[in-house]
Amino acid sequence: MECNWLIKHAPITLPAKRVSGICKAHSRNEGLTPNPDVLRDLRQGKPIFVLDEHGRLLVAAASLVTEENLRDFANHTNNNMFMVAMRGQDFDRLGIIRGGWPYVMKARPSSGTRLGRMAETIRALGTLPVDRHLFKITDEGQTVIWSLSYAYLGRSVRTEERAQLEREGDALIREGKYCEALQAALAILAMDPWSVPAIIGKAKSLLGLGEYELAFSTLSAGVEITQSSSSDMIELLGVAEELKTQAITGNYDRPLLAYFSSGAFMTQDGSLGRITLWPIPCPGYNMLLSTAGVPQMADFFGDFQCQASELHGRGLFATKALKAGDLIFATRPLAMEDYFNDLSLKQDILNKVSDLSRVAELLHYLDGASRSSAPPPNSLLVPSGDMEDYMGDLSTAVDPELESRVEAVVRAYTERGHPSLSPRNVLWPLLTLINHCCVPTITLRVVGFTLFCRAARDLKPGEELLSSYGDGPLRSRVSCLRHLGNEESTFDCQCVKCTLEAKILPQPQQDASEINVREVEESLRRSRELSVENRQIIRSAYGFLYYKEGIQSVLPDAEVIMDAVHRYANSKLVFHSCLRLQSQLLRGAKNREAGREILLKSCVSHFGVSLAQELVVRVEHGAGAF
Ligand SMILES: C[S@@+](CC[C@H](N)C(=O)[O-])C[C@H]1O[C@@H](n2cnc3c(N)ncnc32)[C@H](O)[C@@H]1O
Repeated sequence: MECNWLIKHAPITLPAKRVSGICKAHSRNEGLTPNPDVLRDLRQGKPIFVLDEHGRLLVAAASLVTEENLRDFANHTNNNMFMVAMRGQDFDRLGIIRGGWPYVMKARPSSGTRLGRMAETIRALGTLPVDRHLFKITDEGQTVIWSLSYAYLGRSVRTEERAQLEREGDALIREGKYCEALQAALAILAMDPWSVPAIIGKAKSLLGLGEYELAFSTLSAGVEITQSSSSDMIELLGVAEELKTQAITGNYDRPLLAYFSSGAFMTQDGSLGRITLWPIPCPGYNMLLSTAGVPQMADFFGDFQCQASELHGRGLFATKALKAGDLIFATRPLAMEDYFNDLSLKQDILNKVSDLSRVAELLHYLDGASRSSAPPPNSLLVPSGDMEDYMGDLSTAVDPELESRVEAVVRAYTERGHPSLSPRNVLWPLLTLINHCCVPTITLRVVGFTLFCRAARDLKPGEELLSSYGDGPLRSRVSCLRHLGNEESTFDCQCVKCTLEAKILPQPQQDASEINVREVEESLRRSRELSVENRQIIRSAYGFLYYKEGIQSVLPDAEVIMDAVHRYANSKLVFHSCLRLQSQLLRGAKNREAGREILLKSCVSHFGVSLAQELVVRVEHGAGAF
């Protein structure tokens, strides 16, 4: 019969006979096979402790423990644990121990033996704090201090309390209260560090908090120390590994491909595909968020920073040269309205603020009312990796000052936000730092709940990340900017597109619906001095008209128009309205190569290179639709 030596990586078979005179085979576990490794460790004078699966000490090869090691051990462990280990009868309460627990330490204080002296020393040290270190014998036979984060040392397992905490933890994770869920998981682990549900709960909470690395190491250690074949834990380990990789590399090809394969890409009305869509109850706003079917995706923060902008207040800027389609960041919402559970955006923010001190700090910087020009420190934009940050402020009460700041953020977001970019009931903090330009430098897309920001074209280091708050011709853009909220946030855009359009189109105030493609082309013909690029910039504003009126009838070539739309109006709406046309064009293109190139460029700036290639192939072969 094998005895699992829990502090080793692999199970080790213990000898059934007495070892070095201090360990005795338990009567119920007669006949164990001697294991040369263990004997060697013992004979070489290594201190050896065997733990049961609850972290309790079962065996100490005490005659081999030096005084120094003992003090160290005593400093890092707890008196009770040691005494429990010495009381054979207590083991009966411990329940099943993986593979058996054949050795019980025999020691009588004051017996004069080395073991007796050890027991006395421990007693003399009094009650020691429970801590996190135990000796471990490595595979090479060396003694090291093993750090057990939340080892249970000698306390009884409170089954009822644990079960209650497990239920609470599950509910908190479902509600997205990861900080509190983490607390619940840690409380269970303090009782029983080998609790598989608690390890899973802790890992899920950490994943929710964006601490992918920590979640991964929690699960890897969990799988190892529990030697559990729990499929949930192993599956979650795979997820954590993938999220950790995403957060480091920014490669989302796998989940994005799954998203397209699910049919979500074909749908705008929620009726197609197998994705459940969450309609945003906001008039005139048609953004749909997926609530199911989209694999979990990590936050990623690439080469950008927040700094003062010449356009207004703070903005986000590239810190390195970027290629079109490079991912700049991917971010999940800080808070969102739960339409189905009657939870407002403000309440969700407040729920999170009350237990997540860093969020409160971040909100302070996002406070729309103060519009401070001081950029938030970058550390606030990315998870710090330091658990203390999350555990810092656990007060549940929300102070009135904080509440009013939250109020200001919600107002800034819902009233002065830019609905063409963001739904009014989801808060992606980074989005609130992006300034406007009618010729955007980035693309923004939401998949699942994750907002992806990519370079719309090649960017130089230091270029500002700009998105277009409004689409269409000058008039509709101006009106969009005038209706951002209160007067304070209204501004006139001075970009090249606005300037050119105001100059060459005879009636820039004219309603967009009254203009047709021929008039735009006519104006362009009249303005002989315009460069090719400037013509394209103007056309890009009317992309939807070219689309609506049937681009084939228009000169110059449809491909040229689509290229203009792609390069100078790279917004989500334009993307959607034009891609279908581009795919039609591709099939019937005069110049198929050029058509493919334009479609590819459009897709690259929204989805990155490898996924865009895949999408274009699908479109060309009729296997995908926009
Ligand atoms: C989402 S915030 C952008 C971040 C803002 N600069 C800050 O410091 O908080 C949107 C507000 O920034 C200002 N803004 C954005 N783009 C601008 C531009 N091109 N020119 C002037 N003001 C702009 C407007 O007041 C707008 O309501």
